[in-house]
Amino acid sequence: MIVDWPMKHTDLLSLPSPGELPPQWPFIKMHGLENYFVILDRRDGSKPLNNDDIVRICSTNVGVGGEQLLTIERASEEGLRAGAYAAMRIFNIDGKEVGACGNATRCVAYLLLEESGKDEVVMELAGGAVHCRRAGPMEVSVTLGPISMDWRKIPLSREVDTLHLPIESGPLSDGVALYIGNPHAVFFVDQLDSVDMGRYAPAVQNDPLFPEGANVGAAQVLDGQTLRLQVWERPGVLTKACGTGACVASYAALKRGLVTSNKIAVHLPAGKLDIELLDGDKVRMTGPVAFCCHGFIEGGK
Ligand SMILES: N[C@H](CCC[C@H](N)C(=O)O)C(=O)O
Repeated sequence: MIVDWPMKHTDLLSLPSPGELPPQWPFIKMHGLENYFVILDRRDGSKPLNNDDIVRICSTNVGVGGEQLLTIERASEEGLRAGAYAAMRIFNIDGKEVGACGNATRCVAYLLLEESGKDEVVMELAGGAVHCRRAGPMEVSVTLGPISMDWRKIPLSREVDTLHLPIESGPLSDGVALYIGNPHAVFFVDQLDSVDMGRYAPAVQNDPLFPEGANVGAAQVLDGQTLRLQVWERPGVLTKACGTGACVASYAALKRGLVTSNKIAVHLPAGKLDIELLDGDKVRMTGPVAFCCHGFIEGGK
């Protein structure tokens, strides 16, 4: 059952299951610049989702349809000590858990801000604390990172110069490898519109240099504080926007001397993200969130 928006959204995630068999899980579907997420509240301690559940829920044919599945979890002891209101976990459509997603972080942050009634909350993510705050009626700022270019952290399979990667695929060459909770490769190109990401990015994503794969960005520098960007994401999706991709592309552009400001506007196919590179290799990303629908999805067996 899927119900269209609008409805009051603060309490939706905790709606009780209608009690039919099989069990039904309430979900909310949101998007951040057309990067679509199915969100489940698991703070009641319900059993972890299995791989089949995630694949099914993200499927457009038999599930809700989304580019990732997000779960809201209770914060750990350590997270609580860091002031976390709740934790988030992120799963790709193949069921694999990943350590970061910028657009997802804004969407879940919005729900936590609404639920808590606060203007700022801390979210626990992959053992770190993400600071989230309202930046407008449907705009959220989140602080991600630190970004690392250490080959072991990304990870790469061998030591290389991460500012000038020794791999290429068509127009994608001389890239930069970075980690922001997940692995990225960023390539600067002269004309983004002429780059066929579906054709060239998978070879980079699956290059043996990246034992865990990589999200692959192609960025065009428009001026000293503006980029255009497209990102081919693991496990093989060309998304309309990638928040972590925008953060690492901005960081890479500054490291390569291609931009002059630490405040960079990144234009993605679905719109703009404002990126601010902060001390300690942290980064603040500001951008919109939006609701799609909510409803109940068949629970796990
Ligand atoms: N769309 C996300 C990134 C998801 C990355 C995920 N596909 C991975 O495998 O690391 C973002 O807004 O940052």
